[in-house]
Amino acid sequence: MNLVHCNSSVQEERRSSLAVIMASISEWYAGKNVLITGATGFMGKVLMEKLLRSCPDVKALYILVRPKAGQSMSERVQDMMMCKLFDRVREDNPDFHQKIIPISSELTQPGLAISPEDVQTLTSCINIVFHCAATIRFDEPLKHALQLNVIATQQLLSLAQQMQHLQAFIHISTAYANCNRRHIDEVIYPPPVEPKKLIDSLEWMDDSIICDITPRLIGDRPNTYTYTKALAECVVQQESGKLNIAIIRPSIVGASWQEPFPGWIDNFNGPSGIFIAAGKGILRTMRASNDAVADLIPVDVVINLTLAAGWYTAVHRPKTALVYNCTTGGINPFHWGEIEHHVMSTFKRNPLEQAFRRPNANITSNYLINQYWILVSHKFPALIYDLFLRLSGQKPQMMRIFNRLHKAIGLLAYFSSQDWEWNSDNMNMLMSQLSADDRRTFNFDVRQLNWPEYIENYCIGTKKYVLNEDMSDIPAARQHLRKLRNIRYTFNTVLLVFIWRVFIARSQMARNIWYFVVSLCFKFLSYFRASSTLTQ
Ligand SMILES: CCCCC/C=C\C/C=C\CCCCCCCC(=O)SCCNC(=O)CCNC(=O)[C@H](O)C(C)(C)COP(=O)(O)OP(=O)(O)OC[C@H]1O[C@@H](n2cnc3c(N)ncnc32)[C@H](O)[C@@H]1OP(=O)(O)O
Ligand SMILES: NC(=O)C1=CN([C@@H]2O[C@H](COP(=O)(O)OP(=O)(O)OC[C@H]3O[C@@H](n4cnc5c(N)ncnc54)[C@H](OP(=O)(O)O)[C@@H]3O)[C@@H](O)[C@H]2O)C=CC1
Repeated sequence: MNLVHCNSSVQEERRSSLAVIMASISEWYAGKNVLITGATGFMGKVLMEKLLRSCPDVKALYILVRPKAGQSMSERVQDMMMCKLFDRVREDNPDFHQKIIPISSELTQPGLAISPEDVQTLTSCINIVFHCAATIRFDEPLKHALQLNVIATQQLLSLAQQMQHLQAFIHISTAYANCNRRHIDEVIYPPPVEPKKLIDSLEWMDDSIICDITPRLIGDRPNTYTYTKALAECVVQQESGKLNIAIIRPSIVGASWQEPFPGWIDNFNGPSGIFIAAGKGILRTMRASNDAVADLIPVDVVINLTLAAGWYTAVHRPKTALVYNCTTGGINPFHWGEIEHHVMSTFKRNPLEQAFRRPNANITSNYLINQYWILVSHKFPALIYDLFLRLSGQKPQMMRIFNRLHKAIGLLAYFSSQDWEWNSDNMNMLMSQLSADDRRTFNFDVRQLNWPEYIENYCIGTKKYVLNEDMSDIPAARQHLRKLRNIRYTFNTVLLVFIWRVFIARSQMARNIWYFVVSLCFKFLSYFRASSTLTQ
């Protein structure tokens, strides 16, 4: 009798684990408590939105939030939920905010500054963690980047170790964590330095000493961001213990492709600021290689893959942490030269308001040519415009804007001037594990991505959601571009006449050329006049 009971309970257990494996992704998230760091950021918001919309039975989203810029934690969360990004979720479930539980946390503080009561709540209920928070600034001082990207990850892992019902821990890294390599596999590479040693050393060091040794430490990586993200991956590996871990490595995360609507973007990071600067006619030249692969990846693709990886990690519990390179270059490549073409074409058809000049940006890999155009197309017009502002009693501002732009493009050029090759076997493997329905709901098949259409929606997204410009103002923006074109023609003509006058006054040869050209023009004019009189 006992044996029969035992057999049937084993069968029951097998059946339920089979049911878990067979469950769709949204069924798996049903009833789950999810912890998200970086929920107020670009990717965190899209992650929350997708979970609430496509996994409507998820139990609760616990989000770690800090007060910021004079706003309390609750005010920030209230504001975030009003955001247009959540319109579709709001339509489906007007009470969706009840599922969002903000937890006060400052990730750079000991214990992540989470209260003991909140620690108790989190350790007793969380089923899955998505760690998105990071500083993504390229100019972040090393100590702060280390504090947030590495030490906070370490502390979060230690909190995760105490969670009694945790089934998966998903860490968001970057495809550029190992950008000092040309070919990047889905493995965690040995760190540039033992993270614990660096943490201990930097603890007692003066900020100025750290600043001095930073270039030596980061070595062949371009900034503290990629350096600390590489260290964070190593920490995840070292401190994972028995947790089921996965690491997602997106490349350059851009506007949404399809969900919740095409073109969603809310920041100036990566290429978005560059697109805007080009659309406003401010950016005319940038160092980038026309033929280098632009490894952009839409944010909804990254989030769909992240949620699918969360499900797979929890259900299949791979023996070692799986790394997912989430990139497009190896599957559906597109190049910076093509991006330039489509960005320019979109902004000419759909101009941004109050452009400084007509959009006309070119990328070049040649240092000297770029410097020449910076002088002629950036600095010279900025100087003239600032002079005009000064003369009209206003504060000059254009040179300051250009200095900031030059700092930004200087930091970004590393990524747009060379190629990398990422292996994406795990992304393909994960796709093959999804049911046909899940593949549709959590689509991360970038083979279907139509680049020209995506770039057009991306640019329009920057106009609508970053700059908050209205599409109905496009006729006025076009009129403004026509005005700018006329100003340019007039300016060029005046400049030409001025230059010739200066030369003519000083050089006999210039005078001769000038009289020759003018007499040629007269001859042509009289020829046309004569021929038109004859035909009458
Ligand atoms: C038309 C031709 C186009 C062809 C395209 C060619 C090339 C594409 C170029 C680049 C692509 C490469 C991208 C590589 C990404 C690598 C992938 C990653 O892993 S992700 C992380 C990406 N991180 C970033 O992108 C962060 C980069 N930004 C920074 O590090 C800093 O913002 C900074 C550039 C150093 C500037 O710092 P600063 O202190 O001076 O300014 P703030 O950040 O405080 O911002 C002040 C103000 O300016 C706005 N802002 C920020 N960046 C830009 C920008 N690039 N252009 C315009 N405006 C920008 C910012 O929002 C602030 O506004 P406000 O004061 O209103 O809040
Ligand atoms: N954007 C991109 O192109 C790419 C991003 N990634 C990775 O994706 C992840 C998300 O990036 P993304 O959403 O773009 O970044 P964002 O800068 O938009 O968001 C960062 C998030 O981290 C939070 N955060 C930062 N500092 C603290 C702190 N001290 N305490 C608490 N929270 C903090 C921010 O909160 P707050 O709002 O309070 O500042 C915000 O929610 C990162 O790990 C990044 O490395 C990888 C590849 C490309």
